[in-house]
Amino acid sequence: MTHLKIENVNLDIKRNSILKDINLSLEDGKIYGLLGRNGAGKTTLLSLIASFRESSAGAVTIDGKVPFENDEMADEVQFSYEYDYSEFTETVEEIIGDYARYKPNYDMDYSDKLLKGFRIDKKKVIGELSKGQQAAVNAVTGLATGAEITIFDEVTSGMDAPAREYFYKEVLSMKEHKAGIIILSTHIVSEMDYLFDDVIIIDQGAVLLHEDIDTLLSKGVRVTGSVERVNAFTKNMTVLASETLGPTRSDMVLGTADYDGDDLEFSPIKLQELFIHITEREEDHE
Ligand SMILES: Nc1ncnc2c1ncn2[C@@H]1O[C@H](COP(=O)(O)OP(=O)(O)OP(=O)(O)O)[C@@H](O)[C@H]1O
Repeated sequence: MTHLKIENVNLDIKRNSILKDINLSLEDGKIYGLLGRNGAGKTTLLSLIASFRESSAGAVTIDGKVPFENDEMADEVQFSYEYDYSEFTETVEEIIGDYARYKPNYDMDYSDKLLKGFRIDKKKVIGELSKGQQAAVNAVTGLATGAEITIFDEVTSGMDAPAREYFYKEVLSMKEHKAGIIILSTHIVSEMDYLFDDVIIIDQGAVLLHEDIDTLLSKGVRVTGSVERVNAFTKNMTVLASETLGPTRSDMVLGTADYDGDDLEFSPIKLQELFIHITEREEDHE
């Protein structure tokens, strides 16, 4: 059972505090959605987990051991991120072959199946593939590596909708067939929310929340009805967002649908809506 712990982690770059007192505990068998606005610190945090860099303070441990500069643990974390292959003259097959040589658990049969699924011709020069096709190659190596902790940082960027759907399906299948920790960092929240077991939101270098998705979504509700009825119902509640269309009003509130009448409609809120409103700042409205 893999257990990733991040304890009191800080990271300073050129005297700027990029990550601030991060504490997280991630467990086997779950898909984590890592969300945050541009520049929040997601990639920086993931690069610490992948031992691409060292924290300024605090500790990242996997099953109690520090992976940074620990050769024996080099295969435990797979970090897939957007990569520009445009200068590469090797074929897809050669690039994957080179990659797999350093990954003892790489599943080449599965990798070939994934390439077919993404409609990538492995005999093609990788630098001549489109951006979305290059992204698919990254997704393939991430899925086929067989690491204890697999991180996908915005890997679907550039993929078309069918390719993204195929990727999501394979991520779910990876969770079902292999224990491990999967972390998906994405801005396409509305498309990927159904994949997440837990959601972690980073804001300005700090963890804003870490919760399982059902608990998180149960904290809010959308209330729709006449302007007067909705106003009366949500008067003492925290209203995250509000829309009025003619005589109808719809408020997104923190709270539950505790009401017997039939003049109000209650619907669940979506992760994307919640994410937008909890990471909103006053200057966004200036
Ligand atoms: N090498 C660096 N030198 C200076 N600042 C850096 C460096 N790398 C990252 N930063 C800063 O750290 C902060 C977090 O960057 P990071 O790339 O982790 O954000 P992110 O959440 O992944 O953003 P995005 O969603 O836009 O990819 C940003 O303010 C960025 O400017």
